[in-house]
Amino acid sequence: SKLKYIEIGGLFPMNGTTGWLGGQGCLPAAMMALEDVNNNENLLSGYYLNITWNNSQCDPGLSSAVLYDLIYTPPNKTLILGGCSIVCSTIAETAKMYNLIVIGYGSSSPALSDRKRFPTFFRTHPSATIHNPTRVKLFKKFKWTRIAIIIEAEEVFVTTGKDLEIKCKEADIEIVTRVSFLDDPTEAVKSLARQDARIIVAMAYGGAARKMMCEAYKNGLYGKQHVWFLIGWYEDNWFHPSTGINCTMDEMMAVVEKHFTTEALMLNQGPEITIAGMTAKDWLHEYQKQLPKYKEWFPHGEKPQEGFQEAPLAYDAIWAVAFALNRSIARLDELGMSLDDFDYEKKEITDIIKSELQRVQFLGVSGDVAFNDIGDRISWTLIEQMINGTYQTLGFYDTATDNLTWYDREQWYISGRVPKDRTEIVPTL
Ligand SMILES: CC1(C)CO[C@@H](CC(=O)O)CN1
Repeated sequence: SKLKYIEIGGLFPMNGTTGWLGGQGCLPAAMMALEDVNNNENLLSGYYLNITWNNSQCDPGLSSAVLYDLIYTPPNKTLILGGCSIVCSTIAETAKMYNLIVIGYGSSSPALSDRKRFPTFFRTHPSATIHNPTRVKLFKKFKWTRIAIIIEAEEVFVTTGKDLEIKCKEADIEIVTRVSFLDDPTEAVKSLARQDARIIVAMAYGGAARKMMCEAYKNGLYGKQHVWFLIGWYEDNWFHPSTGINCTMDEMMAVVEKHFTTEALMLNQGPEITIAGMTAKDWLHEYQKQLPKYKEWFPHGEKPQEGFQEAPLAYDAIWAVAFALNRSIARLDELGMSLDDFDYEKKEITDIIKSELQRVQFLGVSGDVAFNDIGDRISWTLIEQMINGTYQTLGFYDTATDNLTWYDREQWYISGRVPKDRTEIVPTL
């Protein structure tokens, strides 16, 4: 029997000059998921799930044009997949006018949690605020109640920093100072030193973090009396000196030694069989094996990246859509309707798909896939420490259940001596 098509739209940042170009890793993963979904006879039987995608270049202007093209070029799209935060906020604001749901597979901005602005937005990529309950959990574990914050002045870090301050206040943890910088961190780092900051949370992109840590070296903000919390998703050698960094490799190695990192966990760690019919680690091998076959899709011959950790989020996004549409078809059937009736006007169809997305729950390759009541991804975080120049896994944290899995591997300059969060006032006899 002839299969009926369900069309979804997709924007993937494949190349371009700014922002995150994770489309190179996420498009192949989404295609793998489409193949798996369409080969699964228990799901969407009688239907073929198809995607029409275009390159967003992580550019909001281009993405608006791409979105309109997807909307006004038949057949009607049932929903849209989006990547970069800046693209998702642009298209999700517009998409709601067309009763279109947007699923973000690569969007970390806390601003996207605003259900008033983005009532039809869901994401399999956790918000950057996912770091904060983990940070507070560790502050409590090491009995630090005096914290400093330094931020690169980018929207995602400003909003995440505000959320961290709220979480710290709720936990009776004092923010002794919060400083930010646009491009040159010199003054901000000097201010940390003046305030005798000891436990420092830094939010910045990798390049700015490199400059910031070199300044930290020059101000002596490292060693046995200081602990830095950095972001865990930088490229591997982010701290190696480059042009414009006036610190040597040894100085950079000294200043980053023993720092902590937090990041959202994007690959299931356990031996469980995931929705892909294999463990997440086996899926990753399969994914990397399949990457080369997608190379003809890259507009200017870029080669499919192996390094995008977000690929599982795109794979799972397609499965989340498939489960939600599968249940929606059954409910629409009872109403004598079908997905084919969707014409950007029928809000009742969108509401059904939205309520089914809200209920999605499965073990994806990125871990348990479920959305909270504002469409945000619930996920674990990974905690690492730089020990002798390489990152070691210290543990994992599940915010939802306040469950910290800890391996007791953390190391301090004076073994066994956790650094203090302030100068010890030793009472004079
Ligand atoms: C972890 C990271 C690198 C955060 O930025 C995301 C891109 C974005 O939020 O625009 C992709 N994933």
